[in-house]
Amino acid sequence: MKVIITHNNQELSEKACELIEQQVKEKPDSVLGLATGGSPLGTYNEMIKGCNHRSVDYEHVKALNLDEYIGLDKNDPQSYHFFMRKHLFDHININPDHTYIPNGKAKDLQEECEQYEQFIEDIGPPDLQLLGIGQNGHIGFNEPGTPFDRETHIIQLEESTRQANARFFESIDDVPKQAITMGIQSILKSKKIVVIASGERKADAIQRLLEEEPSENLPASALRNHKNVTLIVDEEAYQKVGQGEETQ
Ligand SMILES: O=P(O)(O)OC[C@H]1O[C@](O)(CO)[C@@H](O)[C@@H]1O
Repeated sequence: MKVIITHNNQELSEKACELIEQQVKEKPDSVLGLATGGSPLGTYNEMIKGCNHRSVDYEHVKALNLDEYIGLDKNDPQSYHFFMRKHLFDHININPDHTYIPNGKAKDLQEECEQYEQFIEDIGPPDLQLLGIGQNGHIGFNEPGTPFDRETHIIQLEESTRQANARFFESIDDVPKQAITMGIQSILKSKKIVVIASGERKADAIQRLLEEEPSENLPASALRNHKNVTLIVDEEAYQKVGQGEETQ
C-alpha cells in the first residue's frame, strides 16, 4: 500500500483529485467508483474546479457509487443520490444517465443487490475507486465482521456508524438502520483504489489499518490484499501510526 501523508484536508483533497484527473485524462471513458460522507467533500470541490477551470472532461465517464441507505427516496435530501447530485454531479459535465447508485427504495431489495452486482460486471469494475473509511474501519457500509468475500448486500448499520452519521440528519432517530452496500469483494475488483482519511477521529482506524494483520474485524484491512492501493491521510489521521512500537 502506498501511503501519502499531507499537512491537512485541503492538501489531501488536492492529491486525491489529482489522481482522479490523471485517470480521466488517461482514459476518458473511465469508470469511477465514488463515495459519500464527509471524507470526499474536499475532493469533489477540487474536481468541480478542475472541470470548470482546467477543462477536465467527464462527458464519457461512468460513476458507480458504493452504497445507499435503505428506505430513503432518491430525492430525500439525506439520500446518497441527493448527496452526489448536490456535491458533484450537478457541477461537472457528467451524463446523469451514466451515474449509478443502488436504489434504497427498491421493492425487492435482494434483487436490487443482485442487479447492482451484475451491473458492476457489465460496465466493468471501477478503474479507480475512491474510498473513505469509517471510524470502526468500515469501507462502503461494510461493517466489522463482514466476510471479505461478500458482494453487494444489505447491511445492518452499527450503532456507532449511525451516531457518526447523525450529524447529517436532524436527529439520530432519522438515521436509517440499514443500507445497501457494494461488498468487500465487489470493492476489491477495482483496478486502483484511493483511500482518503482526514482528522483525529480517523487516527485509530488508520493505525489499525497499517499495523494490524488483515481481519474481518477491520473491513478496511482487506485492502492490504489489493495490489494497487494509495492511502492519502493527513497528519491528524496519521498521528497514531508507529506510536504502539515506540511505547513498548
Ligand atoms: O467520510 P465519513 O463521513 O467520515 O464516513 C466514512 C465513510 O463511511 C461512509 O459514510 C459509509 O458509506 C462513507 O460514505 C464514508 O467514506
